[in-house]
Amino acid sequence: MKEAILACRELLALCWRQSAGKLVASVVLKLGAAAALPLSAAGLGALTDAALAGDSSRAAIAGAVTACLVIAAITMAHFAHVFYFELGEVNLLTKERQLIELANGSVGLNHHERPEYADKMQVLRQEVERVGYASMEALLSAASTALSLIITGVLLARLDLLLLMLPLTALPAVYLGGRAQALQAAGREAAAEPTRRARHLFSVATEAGTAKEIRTAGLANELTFRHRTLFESATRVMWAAEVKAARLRILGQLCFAFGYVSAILIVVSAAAAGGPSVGDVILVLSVAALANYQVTAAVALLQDLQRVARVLADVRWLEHLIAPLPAAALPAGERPAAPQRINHGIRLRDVSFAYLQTGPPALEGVDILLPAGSTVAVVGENGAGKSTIVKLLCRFYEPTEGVIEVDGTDLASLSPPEWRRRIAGAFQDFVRFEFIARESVGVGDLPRVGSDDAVLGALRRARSESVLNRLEHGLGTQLGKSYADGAELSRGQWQKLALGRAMMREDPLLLILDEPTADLDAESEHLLFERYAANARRLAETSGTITILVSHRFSTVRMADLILVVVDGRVADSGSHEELMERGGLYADLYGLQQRSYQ
Ligand SMILES: Nc1ncnc2c1ncn2[C@@H]1O[C@H](COP(=O)(O)OP(=O)(O)OP(=O)(O)O)[C@@H](O)[C@H]1O
Repeated sequence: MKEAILACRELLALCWRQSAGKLVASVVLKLGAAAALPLSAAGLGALTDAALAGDSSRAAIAGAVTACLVIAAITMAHFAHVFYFELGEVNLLTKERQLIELANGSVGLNHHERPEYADKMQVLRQEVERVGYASMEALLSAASTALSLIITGVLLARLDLLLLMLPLTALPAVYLGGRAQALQAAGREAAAEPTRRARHLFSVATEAGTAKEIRTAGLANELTFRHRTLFESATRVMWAAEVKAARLRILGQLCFAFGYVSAILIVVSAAAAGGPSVGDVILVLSVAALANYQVTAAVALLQDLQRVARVLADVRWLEHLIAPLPAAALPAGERPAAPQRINHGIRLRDVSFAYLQTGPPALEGVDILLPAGSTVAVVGENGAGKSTIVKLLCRFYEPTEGVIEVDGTDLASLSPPEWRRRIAGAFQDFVRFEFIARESVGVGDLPRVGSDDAVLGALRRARSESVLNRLEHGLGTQLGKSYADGAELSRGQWQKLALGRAMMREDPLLLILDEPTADLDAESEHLLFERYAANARRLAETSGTITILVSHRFSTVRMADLILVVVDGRVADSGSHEELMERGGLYADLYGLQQRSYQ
């Protein structure tokens, strides 16, 4: 209940900020409609008494007033809808924007590792729509139902104070309805994990990109089985919660039904004893039926409000979870800006890192200098820790131990957004932005997103111009399946656009190439890196740019100035290709192995 009240306050404050006028108009119209309905029952009673007394003019007035009240009850609610519909949509937009900001606005990515974050996000993705139009409907209907109940109470109390008990018999229904709602919410949360996993399997099993592997491995039945098992386990949890909730609701409604029958018996027996008039009996019959509707509506509305309240509470929970890294808390003016150029290099001093505090370390005691202007290749087996080094350099995570210094300045003390503005990167798991081709590349450097020259230059540096030949309207072609006329690209073509995006920033301090060419053949990758290397040499002179290349292809890796050999989270060896070959360690073994396999 407290949560629902807090939610109402938050919704009203949101709407007030958007448009106080629309909020006031919605409230006035909705309350007007709510008052008109029970008053029309009183009008009906008066009309009956006047007609039975043969007073035609009083009957005519009562009839006209009743008709006006009924028309007002029907129409005012519709007009209110026009005003609050828009308020609700903007509320939804505000909350969705807040969720996007929460998912992406934090300095680091730590929250993505936490299962409770994934569970809350899963629930929020399904439930956030409740903050839209439905929340306004619930909020205003709750207010109007409350007013309607009060008027009903006054009309009943006029006849017999005992009749006031009628709305009170609704209280168990309201209370039990709230309990039922909490049970359902707990059920949804408990079912979130299997639901999320089932959805993942569903998308894996239905996406075009996965079809080949699923067929060759004969996985269709296995995926269907696993999907069904997960879904059934989620449904079992939900079903148990639904059954318990339904029992509570039925109990509540039975309490009210008892009150309703009692109220009618009281009035009819009093009328039989010469008490209330026939009009009064009609009034009670109408408002008692209305009270039944009002109570049912109130229970449903309270449930709706509680669901909205839960969404808002979950958003607040996320806000607390995604606490910024310490440096982000410093006022902008007190943070050292990212340097204009790197003169000496980036030093990792005894850096260790674990994704989860209790988990095994992904990096341990990494101590290495990445010299200014150099191209550094990082090699190692799957899971060795190569991408983790990259993530720490980008400040997606903070080292658990040790420090990363840029020309002697602790990276943690630099402004993260400013540091990121000086990074350009292409990653193995690149994004397919379904924008116009120009923008899909141009967003790599937002200030120049619309510049054809900048985009074409970036595509040239990424050796990706050929993608344009396949696009009907060149840079102006809409990309992606979300649009009826959108051009769909192959994975490799999407990857080339992502490479172009990485090349948009012309003077980064750090150029990250984390297996961005996994879908290209070895020769294409080699040619591409020759072009990168030329670009890197130019950047090295102007900005001292350090290029970090993660790759499993030794023919490319050998071009780097410095090669780091990562084994189980440690830098086991480092040096140039020639030095490492001469030492004859793991690198030489792996290089020899790959050379032989290509012969
Ligand atoms: N987001 C994450 N949460 C928890 N553990 C992670 C996460 N990402 C990576 N790890 C773990 O950290 C270790 C290092 O992973 P990393 O991605 O750095 O390896 P990699 O050398 O880049 O591997 P690959 O060549 O397969 O890309 C692995 O044991 C991996 O399981």
